[in-house]
Amino acid sequence: MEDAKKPVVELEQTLSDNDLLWYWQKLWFSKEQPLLDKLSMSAHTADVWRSLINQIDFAWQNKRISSACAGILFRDYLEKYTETVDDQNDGKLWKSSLEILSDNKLQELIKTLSSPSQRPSEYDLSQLANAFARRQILESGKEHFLKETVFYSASSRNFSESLTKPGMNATEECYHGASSAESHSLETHFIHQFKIDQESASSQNFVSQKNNYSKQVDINHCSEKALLPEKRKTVKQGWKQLPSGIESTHCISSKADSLGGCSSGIIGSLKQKESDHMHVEDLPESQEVSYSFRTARVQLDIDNHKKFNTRYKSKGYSSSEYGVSRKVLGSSRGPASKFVPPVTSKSTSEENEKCSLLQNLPGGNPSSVNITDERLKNIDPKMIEIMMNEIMDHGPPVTWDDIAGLEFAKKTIMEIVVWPMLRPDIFTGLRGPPKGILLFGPPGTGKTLIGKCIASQSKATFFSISASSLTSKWVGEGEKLVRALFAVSRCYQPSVIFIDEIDSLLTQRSNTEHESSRRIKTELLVQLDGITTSTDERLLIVGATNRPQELDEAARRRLVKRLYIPLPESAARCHIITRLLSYHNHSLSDDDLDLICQKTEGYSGADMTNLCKEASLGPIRSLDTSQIQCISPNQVRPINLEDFFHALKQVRASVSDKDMDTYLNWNEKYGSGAV
Ligand SMILES: Nc1ncnc2c1ncn2[C@@H]1O[C@H](COP(=O)(O)OP(=O)(O)OP(=O)(O)O)[C@@H](O)[C@H]1O
Ligand SMILES: [Mg+2]
Repeated sequence: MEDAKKPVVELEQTLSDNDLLWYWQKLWFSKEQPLLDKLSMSAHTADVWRSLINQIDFAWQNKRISSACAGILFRDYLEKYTETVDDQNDGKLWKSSLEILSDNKLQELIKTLSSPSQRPSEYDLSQLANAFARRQILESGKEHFLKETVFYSASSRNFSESLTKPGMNATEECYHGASSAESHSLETHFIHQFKIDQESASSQNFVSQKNNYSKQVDINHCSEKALLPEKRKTVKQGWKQLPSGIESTHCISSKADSLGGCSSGIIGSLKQKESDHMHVEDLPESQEVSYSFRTARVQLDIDNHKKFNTRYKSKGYSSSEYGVSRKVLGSSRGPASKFVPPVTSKSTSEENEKCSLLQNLPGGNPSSVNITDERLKNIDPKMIEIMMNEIMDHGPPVTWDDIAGLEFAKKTIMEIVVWPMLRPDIFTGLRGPPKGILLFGPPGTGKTLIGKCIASQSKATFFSISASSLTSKWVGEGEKLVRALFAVSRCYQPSVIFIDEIDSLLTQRSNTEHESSRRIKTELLVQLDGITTSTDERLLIVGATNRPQELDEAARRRLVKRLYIPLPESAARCHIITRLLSYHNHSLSDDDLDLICQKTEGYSGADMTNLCKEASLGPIRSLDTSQIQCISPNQVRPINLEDFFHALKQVRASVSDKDMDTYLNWNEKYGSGAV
């Protein structure tokens, strides 16, 4: 294995940024312009540019080209892309093929690709180039990338040169032009890596079969067995034995490469089968149906599904984040919604550190964010790490049904948080959701519970930070943490930042306040301003407080939607009792429940929970010690009304009438909507 790996690694080391810069420029300036001119529709041309930008992005993100090199290339090609997008000669708005390439269409194109008689059209190629390039970027892992890049880098120069020689099999030239060692490695890879299972091909599936490639260049020394269980060795036909396969693949590789920088895209996508393969190792046996071709979207869904089954359930990625939402001319016209221009400064170990921090994000998928994001460039990696630990992961998911009463607040939050996250395309312009919400009300009424519910239900990335942790745990570094919090949440859009006890951070300014808390406050206000003024960013701040009157007025203004979370009404109190008692044996009738609800006027949700806890201990208290030791749980008598009467003496309402008046007054003055 060492020997087989050596030449490839050596080859990789000889590649400099200049080589790659040369490659990109040569390939694109000298060869593709004439071809682009032939493309009839600006949509196709734009797709080609977009594909190239994706390729550059990929190379840059994976440190194959320096930031400076990427900067030049991005600038040039973004200009071209923008020009094309702005060119309305077609006389109508067009949709990018990225949005319109359905799974069926993709399958169709793949079928065309494997058919000797049909040649894909330029349009097909531009679509494929995009689909594959995007897929490659979205799905590539580090390990996959190394293989990919070594292969791509080795082959690309020969490949591009071979395009100038008419009639030459560019694919073969690409391999045979390499030194014999690399040629051997690459050729073996080529022959073995992806073979088309004839049966599957007839059902329009690509099948990734045994590949020696992983044996040769796999940096992690994955055992072949791990990659390829015996049972997967189905009847297969080698690539070389499929002339039509070679031909059509050559055709699409060379053409699409010309059109969309797709040689790595296509090959990458094929190689992706291998990486799919590895993904699927994690799935239960029953789900190992992954040999069939998967679109990036399907893969994304699977990844999301897997993520939701991990402990960080609150971390979700909206599909819209990946450009699934429809884009039209004139709106967001970046080649990908997450595209960020490169940093032209140093690409240093500090950056690597940040990357690794992000990659270590529990439940996170580092490939789904720009891990070398410009927005993180000034953020202390230590702060990013601390901030990561603040990501909410408290207990089981909370549903809207778990929150008793509060119908108005729930409805408003659905409108502001959940729906816009699910359908950002509808909630635009005037319908754009507010960027800041304040939940205020007496203690124990469910404000934090609502935060948890938003975390579970909104499918946004959820960051939760308690103001006290900013002010006490990280004395003197609070404002750095605030910056880190906002920077990272920007990278993980759509995101919700929940700040509990926000009053302690944003109290009214005074001369006596401590310097560090003043700095935190200023930073937070600046960040809130940034969010409220930006129309593109999908960030939401949810603050919770039981002392709204102490909030700084600048903060109050920024938290535009201020929702009063009142004490639960009788029906809500009843809901809380029945929900909690449903886990226990009890003998309460509806009348008993009504009676308890009457007697608990003024109790908060937390008081009700405490009351039920206290009452549930009644049956246990009626036992003596010897009974407690030997009694089985189902022999414990049911909780009854009497237990509640006892509990009512122990648990009193915690909110005073005076406090209630303060809340009601504040709500009247600054609150949003009726209670
Ligand atoms: N509306 C509600 N429905 C169901 N349970 C509730 C409700 N309100 C409060 N509770 C119960 O009370 C507990 C405390 O609620 P929560 O922490 O959300 O209150 P809070 O409003 O954040 O209080 P504080 O202002 O003191 O932070 C919850 O864990 C839950 O068990
Ligand atoms: Mg709370």
